[in-house]
Formats: sequence, C-alpha cells, structure tokens
Amino acid sequence: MDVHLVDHPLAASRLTTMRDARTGNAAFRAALRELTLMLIYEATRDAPVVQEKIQTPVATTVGVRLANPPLLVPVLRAGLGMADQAHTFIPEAQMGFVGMARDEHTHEPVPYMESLPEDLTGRPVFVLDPMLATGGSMVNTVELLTQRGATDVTCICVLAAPEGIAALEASGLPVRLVLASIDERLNDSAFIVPGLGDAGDRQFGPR
Ligand SMILES: O=P(O)(O)OC[C@H]1O[C@H](OP(=O)(O)OP(=O)(O)O)[C@H](O)[C@@H]1O
Ligand SMILES: O=c1cc[nH]c(=O)[nH]1
Ligand SMILES: [Mg+2]
Repeated sequence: MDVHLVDHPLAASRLTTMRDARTGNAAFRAALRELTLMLIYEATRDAPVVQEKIQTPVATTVGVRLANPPLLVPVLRAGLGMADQAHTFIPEAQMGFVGMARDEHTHEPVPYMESLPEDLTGRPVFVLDPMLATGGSMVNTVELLTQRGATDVTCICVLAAPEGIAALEASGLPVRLVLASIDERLNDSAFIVPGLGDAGDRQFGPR
C-alpha cells in the first residue's frame, strides 16, 4: 500500500495545535481545516490533468484542469471538519457522506448513514477522516465504496496508529494513504497514543 507521509513544518505546527489538550473547539477546527489544505495538496500532486487553451490578457497559452476530480467522502462526524476545506480546494468535486461511530466497548465501527452515488466505476474517491486507529471504520467505509465499483481510493487522515495502517493494508482494498503523522500505538481504549483525543468531540463536543 502506498503511504504518503506529509512531512512539512507547517503541517507539523497545525498538528501540534490539534494535539495540545489546551486547544479549544474553534482553534482545533481551524487547525484541522488548514492541515486539510496541505493534505489535499499532496494527495493531488500526481492527479491527471487535461490541457486547455486559454487566452490571458496578453496572449494565448495552454493551461490545465483536473481530468477526473475525485468524489470527496467525509466520514461523520470527525471527517466533516475536513469537507469544506477540501471542497474549497477542489470546487469541481462532488461529495458523498458516510456516518460511522465506534462502539465504546468493542471498538467496532457501527455504520449509521450512507449517502453515495450508486456507481463509482472509474471515479477516484478521497475519503476524509482525521483518525485511523484500529482501521475498522476506514476498512468499512472503503468497502462501501468498492461495493459500488470504486477501484481508486485515497484515504486522507491526520493521524494513524501502526495497527490501523496494518489493518488497511491487510484488507487488500485498492487504497493509498495520505497523512500527517504515524503515531506510536493504540492504548487499551483503542485511542491513538500520543494522538489528539477524540477528533469528533474536540470539534463538536461530546456525543
Ligand atoms: O480506526 P477506528 O478504530 O475505527 O477509529 C477511527 C474512527 O474513530 C473516530 O470516529 P468516532 O467513532 O469517534 O465517531 P465521531 O467522528 O462521531 O466522533 C474517527 O473519526 C474514525 O472514524
Ligand atoms: O484516538 C482516537 C481513536 C479513534 N478516534 C478518535 O477520534 N481518536
Ligand atoms: Mg469520536
């Protein structure tokens, strides 16, 4: 599996803000939005483009635009904080939604909402979820996409535990991963260590 770690001082500084327990909800959301911009920038680095002839005020030249803009799929709740910024950066993208919440005790994902196009054949998909912990939620989400024919899925995360990356890889699903940090491990509650806590609660308050 292709894993692209965005190793950049500006990304690291936004991540530090998000990790800091003193950061309030609004500042956490702002840092996530800014970091999302950097992750999307890197995720689209090799995206195919088509050329188009344009006229500048001075001359005719050839410009480019994305050949096949991705479907953006934020995973509710935490991924919602990445959706608007990703859409700002790729305004021609369409958006689908998946709702997934981990059971507190089993740590298994419980899907509760899905709003996706029927047919994803030939469409690149960017899944937006800041946290890849056990990997259960992401594997479940990507399965929903591949069942609809998706074969080109990019998971855009802020943090991952090694356990989550291993689970995604072991799934054999057609994914690549773009993220800002690979942390140390999971704790007994399946939270990422050192992590940043509950990414949904830190944006929106406790569920
Ligand atoms: O890799 P996993 O072990 O499945 O954990 C990761 C999931 O946990 C968080 O969501 P959560 O279930 O807390 O829901 P929320 O976004 O509504 O807070 C996170 O946003 C991921 O979706
Ligand atoms: O550390 C974690 C693990 C799962 N979900 C989160 O929001 N944080
Ligand atoms: Mg949560």
